[in-house]
Amino acid sequence: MQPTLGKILIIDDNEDVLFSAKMLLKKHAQQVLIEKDPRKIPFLLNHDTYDLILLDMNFTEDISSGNEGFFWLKEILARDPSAVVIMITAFGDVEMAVRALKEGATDFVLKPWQNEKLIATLTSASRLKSSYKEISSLKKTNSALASQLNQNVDLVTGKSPAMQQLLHLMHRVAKTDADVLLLGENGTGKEVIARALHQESARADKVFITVDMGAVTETLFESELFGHKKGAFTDAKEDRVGRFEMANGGTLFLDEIGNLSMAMQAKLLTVLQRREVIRVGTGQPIPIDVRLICATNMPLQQMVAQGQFRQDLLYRINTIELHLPPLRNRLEDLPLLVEHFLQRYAQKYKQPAKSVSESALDRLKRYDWPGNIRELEHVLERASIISENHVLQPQDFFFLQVQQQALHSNTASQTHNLDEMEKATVVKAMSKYDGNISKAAKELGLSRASLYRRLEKYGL
Ligand SMILES: Nc1ncnc2c1ncn2[C@@H]1O[C@H](COP(=O)(O)OP(=O)(O)OP(=O)(O)O)[C@@H](O)[C@H]1O
Repeated sequence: MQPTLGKILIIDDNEDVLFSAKMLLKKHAQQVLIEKDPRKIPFLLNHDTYDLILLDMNFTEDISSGNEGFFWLKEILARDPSAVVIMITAFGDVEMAVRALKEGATDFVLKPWQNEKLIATLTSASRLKSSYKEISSLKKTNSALASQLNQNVDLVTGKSPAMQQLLHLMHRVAKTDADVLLLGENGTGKEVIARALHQESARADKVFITVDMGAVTETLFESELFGHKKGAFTDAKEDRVGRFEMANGGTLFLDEIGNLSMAMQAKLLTVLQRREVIRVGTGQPIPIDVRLICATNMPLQQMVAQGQFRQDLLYRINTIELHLPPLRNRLEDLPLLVEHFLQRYAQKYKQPAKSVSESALDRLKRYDWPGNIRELEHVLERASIISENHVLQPQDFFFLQVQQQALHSNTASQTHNLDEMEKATVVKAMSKYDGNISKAAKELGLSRASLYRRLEKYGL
């Protein structure tokens, strides 16, 4: 038989007990250590770890107060709060055994024990120990992942009045735990600001979980956000933790909140009001403590007036509204952003950092930037790769709008080259929806991520 009980330490001043326990348990455990003198406990714990500890309640013969047992139980738990201690008590000491459980013992066995019963008690205690270990390692992984996820805020601010005002408000709001709604065009940096808010908050060492509401389908909405129980519906092969639960203690970022159907809005509102979720297929409410940050490029007030967005949901999520300025309204920040991104691409492509000439900067300033900072990144990345100039010139930049204009007047639709046709279709969809990624992706039958990949592929 495979030993399942790990390493066991038995402490009892009765040598017969130690001997018979060792004989029985050595078949089931990886290792059994015995000790007659409880004063050795600190030494033993300092020098090794044990999966299970069997501890006698009454050490001195004829004294049955159990005080010494309680004393050593406390000592063990003080050194290792996750220790699994099973008390050995004499028949008739059930009250003391109950007190021991209250003080942190995992279980107790009565002397003289029945062998099967002792093994059964130790087996379930051992399982408990494994789950303690698993929980503790998951907690460590969780906090390591949280700090990894939180690392990458690369916020370039600049001195423009629009940005200064935003940052001032952001710093004030970050610490408050208030729910925040971020409004602004595509690519203005809503997600970057959401991450910065999280990092400045008291929840910074907890997770930041993002959900792209534009990509969540009506059918999977509840399962994705609230989780489900195995078997709750045909495809529910395993239990699933929803995004709200994942974000518990941390920040939940709901991007593209304006894309939710009325039915999904109602479900979301209920959860936000009750501050608890119920996994699909269970009736069990789970309390939720998240800081909520929502974002959209859609005019929510206008959508409320047109009956497309619930007013009560808007009031629930917009305790604080932050407006992100479009790039064309903060052109003062352009040189700083350009320098930042050129350095980033120099590192990425392992080349000396490029700079821009006065006239090139002037050209960048005269452009409208419908795709905002995301578009600026792409324009600069493309120029960094393609241009051989160390100092970039106006002709090194290609812009989406200029291509759109060309598209309207030209021959792209005549081509039979598949890539050209795909590129033209993508540009057309982006132009139709004023650069709104979610809408363009929907029209094209793509996910947002696939559309981003194509925009990148064609340098759009
Ligand atoms: N202040 C900033 N500093 C550095 N990079 C930025 C800044 N703002 C935005 N970016 C970059 O621009 C790109 C778009 O930013 P982000 O995804 O935050 O925008 P968004 O407004 O959430 O866009 P969408 O509405 O399309 O989801 C990202 O690659 C991001 O790193």
